Amino acid sequence: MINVTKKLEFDAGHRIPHHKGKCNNLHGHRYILQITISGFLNDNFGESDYGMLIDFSNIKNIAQKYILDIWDHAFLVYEKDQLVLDFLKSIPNHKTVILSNVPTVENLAKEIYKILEPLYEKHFSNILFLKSITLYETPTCWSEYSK
Ligand SMILES: Nc1nc2c(c(=O)[nH]1)N=C([C@H](O)[C@H](O)COP(=O)(O)OP(=O)(O)OP(=O)(O)O)CN2
Ligand SMILES: [Zn+2]
Repeated sequence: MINVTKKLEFDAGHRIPHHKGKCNNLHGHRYILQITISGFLNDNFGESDYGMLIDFSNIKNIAQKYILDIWDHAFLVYEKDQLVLDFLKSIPNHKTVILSNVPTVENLAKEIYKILEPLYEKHFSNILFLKSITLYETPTCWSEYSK
């Protein structure tokens, strides 16, 4: 088995309601998302991805469509954060992602894993699998989720 990791970045706003410190405020991050895929090398000589686990562009295209296009420059809001939900709804066409858990970096990493795992599984026909999602919220704060 071998792993490859693709790194992508997106910007999003959030807040942690009930947090007793500064994270209770509306603020944003440039999130760094690392997607690690595990499996075996393609040993079919002459194929485009010969010698690769998977072409990095294939990892990116799925994450781009199902995470980045939706989450980038959006506000990530907890479904029970009614004050902020009402505010966001009052802004015409605001890009908002409503989450069933508070948008801590742990919950976001888990949510991304939940979204991407079945997509990679389908696309790569069970030969490869999503090993982990690592999400950096700041250069010194991150969470890694794996099953
Ligand atoms: N376990 C968690 N702790 C914190 C989370 C989180 O998601 N999970 N989130 C926050 C804040 O939202 C913020 O993203 C982090 O702020 P902060 O601790 O200030 O991070 P910095 O890298 O800016 O910290 P330095 O002060 O520069 O070390 C808080 N906690
Ligand atoms: Zn934050």
